[in-house]
Amino acid sequence: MSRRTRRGGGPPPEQRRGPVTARRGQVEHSTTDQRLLDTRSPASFVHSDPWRVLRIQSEFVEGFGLLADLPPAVTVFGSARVGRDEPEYELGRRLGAALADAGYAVITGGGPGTMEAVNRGAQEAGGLSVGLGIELPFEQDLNDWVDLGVSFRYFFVRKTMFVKYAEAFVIMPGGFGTLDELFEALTLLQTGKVTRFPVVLMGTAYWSGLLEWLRSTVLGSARIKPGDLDLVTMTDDVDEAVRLILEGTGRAGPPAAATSGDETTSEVGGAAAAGGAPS
Ligand SMILES: CC(C)=CCNc1ncnc2c1ncn2[C@@H]1O[C@H](COP(=O)(O)O)[C@@H](O)[C@H]1O
Repeated sequence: MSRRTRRGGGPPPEQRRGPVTARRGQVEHSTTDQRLLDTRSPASFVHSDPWRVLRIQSEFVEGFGLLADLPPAVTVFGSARVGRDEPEYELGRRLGAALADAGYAVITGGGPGTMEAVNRGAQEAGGLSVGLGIELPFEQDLNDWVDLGVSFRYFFVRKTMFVKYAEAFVIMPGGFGTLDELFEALTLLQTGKVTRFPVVLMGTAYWSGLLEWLRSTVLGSARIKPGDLDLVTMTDDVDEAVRLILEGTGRAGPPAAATSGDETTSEVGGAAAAGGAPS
């Protein structure tokens, strides 16, 4: 900030603040630093939308910063309400292991149930196990088998990460959260926002009814076009799911292995093992 004052008949008082020129009554008598450091303003601004935009931005920056170096990854969705003694938990565990064996890092929502099973399978098979958690109204920790985790305040920021850092989705049986994730993926594919992105439904008994309804009612009343139903494939077999992903992404062979922090060669896993995030 520079300031000139009028002497006699000279120029009017003037102040430069960066690109701004202020004259006469617009001249401020404190510096920007003084106003930042000397005053305490009411804290209510942290609940205003402009401030929220900064918080949203910082979630994107944190997420992009942490995940940018992730090796080829597959995101798996599924119910938060599956118990450890249920067959579906075992299926999730086997799927996590099969994806890790194929060289993929595995991303989940970092929560309990199927998410935990998939992280657990990947982690136990020596793969890179990633959890993108979400702040919920009740206490919610990342499950114990997440080796690299970020927790988000905003669902929509987290959903961007699921798509941006994976090359395929596997959708296991689930409720509203899982259905939301399935239909978001299908909408992104249908509208060409993502391409070459396999979506595999695990569990024919669970998903057949939905696919049949999509065919008879939704396609039947021309609300989608016939090819739209080809955007998704259904199987019960974890090896088949991995094969569909490798083929659907155009990979001739498996991706370069994504290993966990213990024996990792990847920067992301190394940062996780060291307890820090790449900057
Ligand atoms: C026991 C309970 C409700 C825990 C909630 N804890 C959660 N933690 C992390 N992600 C979640 C959670 N609930 C829902 N989600 C998101 O929604 C999906 C599961 O929702 P749902 O159970 O199908 O509808 C997951 O793939 C995940 O991305």
